[in-house]
Amino acid sequence: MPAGELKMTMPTNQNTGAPAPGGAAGGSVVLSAKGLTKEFKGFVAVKDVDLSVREGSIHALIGPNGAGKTTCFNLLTKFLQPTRGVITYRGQDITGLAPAEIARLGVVRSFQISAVFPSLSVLENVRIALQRPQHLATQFWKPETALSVLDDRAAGLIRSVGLDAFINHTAGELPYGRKRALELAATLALEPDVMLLDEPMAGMAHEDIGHIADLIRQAAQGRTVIMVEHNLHVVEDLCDAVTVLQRGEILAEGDYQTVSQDPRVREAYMGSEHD
Ligand SMILES: Nc1ncnc2c1ncn2[C@@H]1O[C@H](COP(=O)(O)OP(=O)(O)OP(=O)(O)O)[C@@H](O)[C@H]1O
Repeated sequence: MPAGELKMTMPTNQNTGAPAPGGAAGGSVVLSAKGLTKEFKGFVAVKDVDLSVREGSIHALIGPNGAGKTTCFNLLTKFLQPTRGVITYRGQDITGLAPAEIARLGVVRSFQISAVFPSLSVLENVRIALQRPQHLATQFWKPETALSVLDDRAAGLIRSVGLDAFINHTAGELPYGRKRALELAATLALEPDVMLLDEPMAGMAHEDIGHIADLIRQAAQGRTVIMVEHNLHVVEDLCDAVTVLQRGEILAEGDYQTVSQDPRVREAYMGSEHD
């Protein structure tokens, strides 16, 4: 959506129906970055970013193309190591940890198609997620009854993302939107405390967007969500807090209404097609 079309309506928190920003903004900081910087051979893609993500919020990272959103996201999920800066999760310095280590702590990244095994069924995919090391690896060695407990849990997760009718379908055969719902179920199986979503609506057909937004809203209950998202309608609808990046630096922060009215944000989006 071009800058001139940044909407100015007050978003509501769909979980509660109440005005969005107040509640989450009052929560304690669960994930934070201080002075986060990433240089690629001298090019500064992310520069001195200070970020505070509040408990229970859905926090969006937005900005025009090349702003540094993906780099920032990869730093927070530890897929990239920062050149400088510190990342803290619940007071613990996680800057030097690997993605699998932060996942064990409860900081889990989702929406990577590769995370789903295409030749396995929906049920098998979710069951594998439930058996991951940070979880229940020992269940492999337990009697059949323990595995059926896993099946029950897997079925519950599959139901929660609306995939009951597809439970025995091969993941690779699922339509794109359903695959993303499966990824969400597999991620939820890890019981994330902080869930990081990389452009959850990317490639999504228009009619699927509302459905996935509903699933994210539902999945966000009782946890914190950080998402990079290009679709500003989705950001307005879902997110309590928004950080706007431009050329690697924070340009503005606040609820959607505040940042969408900020002249600097409008200018930054000028000429960028963000739909
Ligand atoms: N591995 C890399 N090596 C060199 N430059 C990089 C690398 N990754 C990103 N960049 C540069 O860093 C800047 C920020 O890129 P990034 O992908 O983080 O932006 P973005 O906001 O996610 O953009 P988009 O909305 O287009 O996905 C860009 O100028 C990009 O070319």
